[in-house]
Amino acid sequence: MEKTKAKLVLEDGSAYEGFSFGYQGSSAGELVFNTAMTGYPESLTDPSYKGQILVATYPLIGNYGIPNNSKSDNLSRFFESEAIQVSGLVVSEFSGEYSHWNATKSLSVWLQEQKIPAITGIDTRALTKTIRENGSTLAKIVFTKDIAWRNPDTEDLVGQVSIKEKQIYGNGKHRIALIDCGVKNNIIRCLLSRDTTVVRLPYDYDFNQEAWDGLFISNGPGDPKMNTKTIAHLARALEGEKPIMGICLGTQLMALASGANTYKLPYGHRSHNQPVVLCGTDRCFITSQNHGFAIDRDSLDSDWYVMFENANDKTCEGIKHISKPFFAAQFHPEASGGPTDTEFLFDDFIESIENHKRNL
Ligand SMILES: NC(=O)CC[C@H](N)C(=O)O
Repeated sequence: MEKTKAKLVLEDGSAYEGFSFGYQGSSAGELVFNTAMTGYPESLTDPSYKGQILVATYPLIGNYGIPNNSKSDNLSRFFESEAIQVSGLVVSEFSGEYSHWNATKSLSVWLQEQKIPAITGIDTRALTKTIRENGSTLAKIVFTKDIAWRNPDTEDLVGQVSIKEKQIYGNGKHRIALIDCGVKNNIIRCLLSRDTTVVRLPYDYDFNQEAWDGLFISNGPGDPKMNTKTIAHLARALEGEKPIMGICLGTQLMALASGANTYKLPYGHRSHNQPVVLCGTDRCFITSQNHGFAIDRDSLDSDWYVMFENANDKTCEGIKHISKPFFAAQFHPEASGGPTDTEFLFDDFIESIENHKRNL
């Protein structure tokens, strides 16, 4: 294959030259890095990355190819959503040769099919150091024609990735209203494997009019403060007593609905090895993370406390209500990819639903 040159340009004017291995069209977004060693099919299809250009710091990407798109329970088995969600991919060395039991195509072919540009031959470690020192930056992958910058934090990204109409999965005994802000499939899989019926609802739908035993607020892209409608609906649900769980964006929305504040981290947490401590204990879990915003822990009202804390930078990694069955994790207990050490939080959610039903 003939090599086509492409350039990664940062907001400060610096440029990194490399070669295209995806779709040959320019693209812009926020540049973020993930230090995970595996899981590129999952990361690339995670809707939380909408509007972002992803830098993989692991030096070789592509060597296990892309899995097939078979379905189970109406959900893709190996992807986190139905499409590649990133605006672009940046790697050090792309491997077009692949080998894996369920690989059906190369990463390059998949990116081209979905019109997502990708660039290889970049010193991703130097690039990551720049992001860590200077903070997150806008960037663009440019071919011959230059394009405008894109700041995803100013867009209604959740509206772009949320389901358009209600969809029901499974037939279990606990009815979960799932607010889809850009949900990863593995959250639905984790709920379904615990005897639930999942009612997946659009992000702006007033779930207070639905019948549910437990409410779940999903992960999703962008600045949490953009989601004023969902926050207003959630504030009403928080007046009730029924169990509520949130993950990542869902956690931030729960905090905002309770009156707390969120802020943008300098460069975020994106990896499979973020250590979080269960506050008040010596227990530390290794977690999968993908977020650029965090809850301002000092802004939490006295009805809430910090449940988990990041052992690296002490930021808030989860919140819990002092008396009602409401809690949320900033990290990803469903992993996919990453360690599954905290999947027990889904069991805690189901247990709180069972307790609530028992006390009715
Ligand atoms: N994975 C997520 O839900 C990310 C939440 C939010 N968009 C952030 O970057 O902080």
